[in-house]
Amino acid sequence: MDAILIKGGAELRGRIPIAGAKNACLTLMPATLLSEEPLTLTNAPRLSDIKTMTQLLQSLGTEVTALQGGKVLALSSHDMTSHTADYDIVRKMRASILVLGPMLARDGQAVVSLPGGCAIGARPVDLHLKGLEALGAELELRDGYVHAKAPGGLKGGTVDFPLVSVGATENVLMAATLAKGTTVINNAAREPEIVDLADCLRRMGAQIEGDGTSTITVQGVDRLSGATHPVVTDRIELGTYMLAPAFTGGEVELLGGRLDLVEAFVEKLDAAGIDVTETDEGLKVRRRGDRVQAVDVTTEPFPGFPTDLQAQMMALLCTAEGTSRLEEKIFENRFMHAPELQRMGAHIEVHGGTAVVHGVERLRGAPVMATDLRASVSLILAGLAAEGETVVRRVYHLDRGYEKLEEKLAACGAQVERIRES
Ligand SMILES: CC(=O)N[C@H]1[C@@H](OP(=O)(O)OP(=O)(O)OC[C@H]2O[C@@H](n3ccc(=O)[nH]c3=O)[C@H](O)[C@@H]2O)O[C@H](CO)[C@@H](O)[C@@H]1O
Ligand SMILES: C=C(OP(=O)(O)O)C(=O)O
Repeated sequence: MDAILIKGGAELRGRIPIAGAKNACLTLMPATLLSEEPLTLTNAPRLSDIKTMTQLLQSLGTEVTALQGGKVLALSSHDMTSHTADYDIVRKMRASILVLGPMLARDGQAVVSLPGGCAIGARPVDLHLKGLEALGAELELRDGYVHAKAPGGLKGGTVDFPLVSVGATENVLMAATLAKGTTVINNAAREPEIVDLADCLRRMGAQIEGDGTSTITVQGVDRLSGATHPVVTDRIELGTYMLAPAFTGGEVELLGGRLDLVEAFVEKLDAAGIDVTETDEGLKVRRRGDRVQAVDVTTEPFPGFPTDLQAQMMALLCTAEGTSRLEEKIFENRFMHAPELQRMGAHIEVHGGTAVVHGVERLRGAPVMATDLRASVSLILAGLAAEGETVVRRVYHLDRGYEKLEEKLAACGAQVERIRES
């Protein structure tokens, strides 16, 4: 099995290109199901999650052609041969639930396996289902599958989400584009990936207003056409690499980085003693002093501090001067990186959804392993600053969300390589 070996201590200097967003691409791909005409996505990231979504769409009859080494995805859902998203694919990736709304809107039928819980929390899909019911879908849960029907087609309605959900907002937004009449989504998610999806749907002919705010209004249309759409920059990959020089010293430029994608994160970096400046090609980051300062962080829906950067920020704060408090408000079990960081010499106390991190002067390399995507990258970042060697195992988590991570870091001087262990 692959592992990542890091020899800590090297200062980082150089430029890192940021890819298209995994979480945007995973919702843009199912949007192809809304139209019989081709959808082309440019700036797609090369990741295992994208391969999983490709397999899922292919199992429904979508033709998917990867061009330019996978940077461009040409999708055609002209002929759908199945309306069943099978457990064997859905269990690999929760975002599979995003085919439900589009299939239902297009053909009035869909059978989708329930995704089940995962390492970071239970992650139910009740809000997806309630949202689609508000558009007239008839749903039945049987044998671990959602059996959905809308015999006369979906009808516009008002959806009041009791809490902010990115995925539920995406599912309902896609479904509403082909529903009869007007849909209003209240307490909608405001993430840049939602705005990117709405932009793509508008290119396909959808009538959508208010994306990026808490109220999205959709006027249903009879059909959507084909389109070409560039996937928005990955703000989580961006934030992850912005942290690298904060761990090691040096200066790194993130090509394609945009401040508006990471404002709340940059505020915390500033408080921790990290400078971020805009350049012609992106963002440049460097640490002001020898050590970062402790800061308190609470994760929130966008525009708040993203939960998908919490693990990486915790790893940084392990070496800060002072004590930091991190509150995880989105997922109930997203501190699995804490015990692994402790194996590297970190001093962390976890009480429910709060972690108290007492900064230490230096981490020490160790064999570690992680149970989810962002936890694994937090251990790699920690390894960059640690004394000695760190081996991060279960790299398949990492490959879900970071393309060419070793190459990107090594190009800036990091000593990091992929190794094969028996
Ligand atoms: C593929 C993708 O885009 N994944 C992102 C998406 O996940 P995802 O869309 O799954 O996350 P949600 O925004 O839906 O989850 C937010 C919270 O709502 C809860 N919830 C959600 C749906 C539901 O029907 N019922 C319910 O209770 C969840 O358990 C969680 O506690 O947004 C998360 C929050 O920014 C990110 O961490 C993920 O990286
Ligand atoms: C939690 C994440 O992804 P997913 O929702 O696909 O599990 C993530 O990208 O950090």
